[in-house]
Amino acid sequence: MLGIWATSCSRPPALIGLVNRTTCSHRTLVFKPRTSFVKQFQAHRPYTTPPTPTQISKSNNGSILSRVLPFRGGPQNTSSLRKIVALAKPETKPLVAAIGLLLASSAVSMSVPFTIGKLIDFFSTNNPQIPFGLSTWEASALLLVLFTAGAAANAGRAMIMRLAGQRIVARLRENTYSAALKQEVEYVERGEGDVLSRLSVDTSIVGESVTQNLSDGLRAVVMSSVGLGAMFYVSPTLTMLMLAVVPPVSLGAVFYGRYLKKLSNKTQEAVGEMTKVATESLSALRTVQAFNAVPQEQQKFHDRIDKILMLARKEAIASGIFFGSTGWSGNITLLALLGYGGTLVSHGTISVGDLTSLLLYTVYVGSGLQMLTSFFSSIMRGIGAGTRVFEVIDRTPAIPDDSGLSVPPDRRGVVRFEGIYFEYPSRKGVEILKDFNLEMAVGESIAIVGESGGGKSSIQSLLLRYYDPVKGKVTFDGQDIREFSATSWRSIIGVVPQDPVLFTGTIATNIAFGNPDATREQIESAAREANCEFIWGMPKGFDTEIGRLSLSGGQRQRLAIARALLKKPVILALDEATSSLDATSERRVNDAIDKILRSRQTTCLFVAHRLSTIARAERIVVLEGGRITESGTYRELVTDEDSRFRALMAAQLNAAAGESLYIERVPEVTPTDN
Ligand SMILES: Nc1ncnc2c1ncn2[C@@H]1O[C@H](COP(=O)(O)OP(=O)(O)OP(=O)(O)O)[C@@H](O)[C@H]1O
Repeated sequence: MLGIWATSCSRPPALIGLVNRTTCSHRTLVFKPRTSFVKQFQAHRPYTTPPTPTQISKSNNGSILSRVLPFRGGPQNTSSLRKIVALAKPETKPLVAAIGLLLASSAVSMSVPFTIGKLIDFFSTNNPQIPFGLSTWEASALLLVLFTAGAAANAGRAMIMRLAGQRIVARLRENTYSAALKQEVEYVERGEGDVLSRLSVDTSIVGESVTQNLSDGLRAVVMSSVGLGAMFYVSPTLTMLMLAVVPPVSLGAVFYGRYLKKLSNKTQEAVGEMTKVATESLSALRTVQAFNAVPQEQQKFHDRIDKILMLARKEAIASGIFFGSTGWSGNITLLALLGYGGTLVSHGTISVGDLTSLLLYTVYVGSGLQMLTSFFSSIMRGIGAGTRVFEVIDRTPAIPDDSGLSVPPDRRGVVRFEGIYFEYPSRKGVEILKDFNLEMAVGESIAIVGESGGGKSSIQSLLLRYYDPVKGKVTFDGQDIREFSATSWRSIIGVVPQDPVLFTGTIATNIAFGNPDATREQIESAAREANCEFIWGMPKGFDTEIGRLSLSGGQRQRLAIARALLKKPVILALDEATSSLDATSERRVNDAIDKILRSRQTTCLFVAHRLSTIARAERIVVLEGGRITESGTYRELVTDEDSRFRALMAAQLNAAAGESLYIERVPEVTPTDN
């Protein structure tokens, strides 16, 4: 009998028309008929800390069994399911309405076999009797009305479910996105594409599993149980004969289900990998094209696609075998039913109409069970996807952004790096900073110099709390900055990154990024301060639409300075602000920096290579071996023949002979000279 659902996919159109919705999607089929749905979730997994799907596939520790077992409950599955169900809560009313419509449409479709059986008996008897004394036309009209109502109920159910599903997906996406934005940068940067795939693909799967599949599942339960009841009513003997095929097919379905769950988790991970590769290449398309790396990137993408295809192939083979065998057993069962049923008809035990009804109900029950298997497999898929989505939503960021004290906006104070030891979480054991100490007085400007890769930008990352030190602390006015909420702490810092990022929007919205309440006056004043005179030359001025890269490097940096200044920051962190500029742009950027320094309102921490920038700072510190080895004014360090600073600068000048120009020019513009 179970095979009939496979048969049902190729059944004649007339028969398909009798079933409201044919579900021939073999891809997701799985069936666990002997274990109730609830029990499966309540059963406990043998391990205490359940791994995520990613961990399951990557772990070498978990037994093969624990990796393959798809659906044995377990805290993680159970809690994922609970969360998925909780997501549907705001949709209770539409879902209840949809279930009502579902029951109505199922009742109509379940009456079809019975009606057909009666019609056959009616037409094959000598003295046809229609119940309630109806004429043939009246009976036909009644059936037409009934079928139309059933179809309308089914259409209503489908619409309501789809809309509810979309609303759930929308909520889930918003929650995932908000949670992702609050994570520490390391988490998102390392798995950027993966987060995107969770945001798009996994959320859809979860949404589907709570609405569409729930609806199909309920329909399946109604179809199978009512169908079976009707079959028992028509002929208990034939029904028992049909049920004989259930145990072997169920066993196959259990193994198939487990295998499918494993494949499904792997496929979702592979899709995540594919998204990651595509995101990385597409966001760096200029570099990809400049290095003629298109074929290389295509190959990378192809490898990921290959992996997905390989998994799909395995799934196709498994489903082919499963559906082939269940289809075969279904057909054999039908034959047996026909053979044995035929003898019962010839002995007059049942009528031809009863046998027809019974066969049709068999098809219904088969379809119902097929939908049930799809339902279980989709729920498992939903749980897998849900686990990945909730992993982001429920993740506590290593650096929470909203818990902690607020920094009063006008508070100024000394910034101290005290005994800092730091290593990147992704590169444990590689110490970037070792006993790093630095004190920055209020309004002081400090330039950090040192060899490339020495850890200069890492100091700024610690200041901005993208990371926390492994040992030691950064304090502001004597207070550990970890006591402040990250949001509040970052609100007093202005940042000019090495490669400023613009967002799609106008120049004004870009300057006011993170500061949406800024007035046009404030925006213009910040732009003026940052020497962004180019904006006034643009046809639409501050309302000019820009994209990610639609300004020159120098313009972007000055715009970034304006953005930072608009915050009226207490601390300003500039990273290689003039590293990629020509002499004219560099002078404009440096002029902007001078204005900030002259105000002595802001404590500035520069990371710089160029002498013209470095020399503007009141103090220069040399970073070597993860700690400060020298500190002094530009004049002090440059005049000390043995200073490391001199050696570093000399090496740089040798590397770029033209830079000597700056050495001569620099002293004229140092703050002490102004
Ligand atoms: N996100 C990261 N994860 C792991 N290692 C990192 C990360 N960022 C930087 N590093 C490593 O930390 C070290 C210090 O990097 P950092 O960017 O702080 O150096 P830097 O002095 O600013 O270099 P440059 O002058 O070339 O910009 C380098 O060895 C770098 O490879």
